[in-house]
Amino acid sequence: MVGSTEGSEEIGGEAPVERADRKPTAGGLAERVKRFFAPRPTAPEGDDATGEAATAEAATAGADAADGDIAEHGTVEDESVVASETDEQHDVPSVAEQTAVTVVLPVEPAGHTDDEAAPVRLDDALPDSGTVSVRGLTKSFGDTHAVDHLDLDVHAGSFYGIVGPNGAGKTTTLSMITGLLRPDEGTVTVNGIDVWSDPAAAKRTIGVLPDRLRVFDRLTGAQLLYYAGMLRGLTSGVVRSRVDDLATAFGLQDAMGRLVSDYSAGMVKKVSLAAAMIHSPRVLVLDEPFESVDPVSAARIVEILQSYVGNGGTVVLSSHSMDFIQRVCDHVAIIVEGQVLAAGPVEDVRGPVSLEERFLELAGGRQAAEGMEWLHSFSG
Ligand SMILES: Nc1ncnc2c1ncn2[C@@H]1O[C@H](COP(=O)(O)OP(=O)(O)OP(=O)(O)O)[C@@H](O)[C@H]1O
Repeated sequence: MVGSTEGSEEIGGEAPVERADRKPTAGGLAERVKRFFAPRPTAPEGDDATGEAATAEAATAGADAADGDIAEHGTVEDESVVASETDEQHDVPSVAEQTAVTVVLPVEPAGHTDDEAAPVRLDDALPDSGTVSVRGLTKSFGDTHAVDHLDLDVHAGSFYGIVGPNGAGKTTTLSMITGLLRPDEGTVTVNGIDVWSDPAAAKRTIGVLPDRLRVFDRLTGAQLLYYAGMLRGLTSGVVRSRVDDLATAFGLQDAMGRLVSDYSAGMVKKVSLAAAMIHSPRVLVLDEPFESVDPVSAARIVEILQSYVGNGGTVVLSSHSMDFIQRVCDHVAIIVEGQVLAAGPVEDVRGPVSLEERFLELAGGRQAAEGMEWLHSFSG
């Protein structure tokens, strides 16, 4: 019964078949996305589920999740990972405690019944600190200096791309920015909150798509999104409506009743991205959001993110696609060997050449494939 389709109809809203005829049109999608991210009125007390009732439902979902084999996903990487804080401080179901699984989302306190999930306003941020401000961030793994005194400033309303070669330190940096990995040195503030002094408060304002996804994949897509919304303290009614909107926006309507473990890699990415957005955070931090995602879905996601930024949200993402960064992002940082070699508006960073050329220049240029002549011997 763990994560069954039957369960999804109780926990995740409507049966998927009822959504099948609601495929978005281009204009319709933009409008729905705009509505989704627009400020909403406070939900009245005693909405169709109180915070307690909603939490109880989340507990059911959590118990179902814990009842399966999700423990196989691994252990919490860092003591600061959100799951343990969630259970301790906000009295939501202790899935992580029972299963030692990393919850991929920062949390909103349970019992927070407002439709507006993130209490921090953009104008609460220090005017000169930016929405995300990183100073001297450093992390080593043994002898590997993954991030080396890195500075970064991302201002509100930016669509900020981070690029760098494999192993440059992008994921390590984003993990420290989102409170998932403790730095050796340095500071990170998000919306004016010091992430490592007050991680719970900072995480409430952030939506995260981590690189190494660990999701509760014995839940259906609908259950996973519902659970993510419950963890954020949204009411049951709000979550149901947002799950529906997100399923439509990400083209996952027909998959909502299926186990996430049966999803393709791209579908897992999309449902995880939807989970990162469900509480309408002020900042979205996305590690390679387009990896494994098909071009049609990628275009749809870009549209969603552009609308989000257009309505005042901030996106920080890593990508290996120079074309994407050049086309969509307004700012970019090139990270090499744990340090920022260039950062600023895309036009300034690339100068008279393409971003790809600039990147190759900074990241070591084109190297001839010397010593590989054996590959052309075609001995087999
Ligand atoms: N948990 C870890 N233990 C040991 N080394 C690690 C760990 N995480 C990252 N590293 C190392 O830190 C360096 C930076 O890794 P990171 O994943 O941040 O790079 P990246 O820029 O995201 O790379 P990619 O583009 O390939 O995803 C690499 O040398 C990597 O091997």
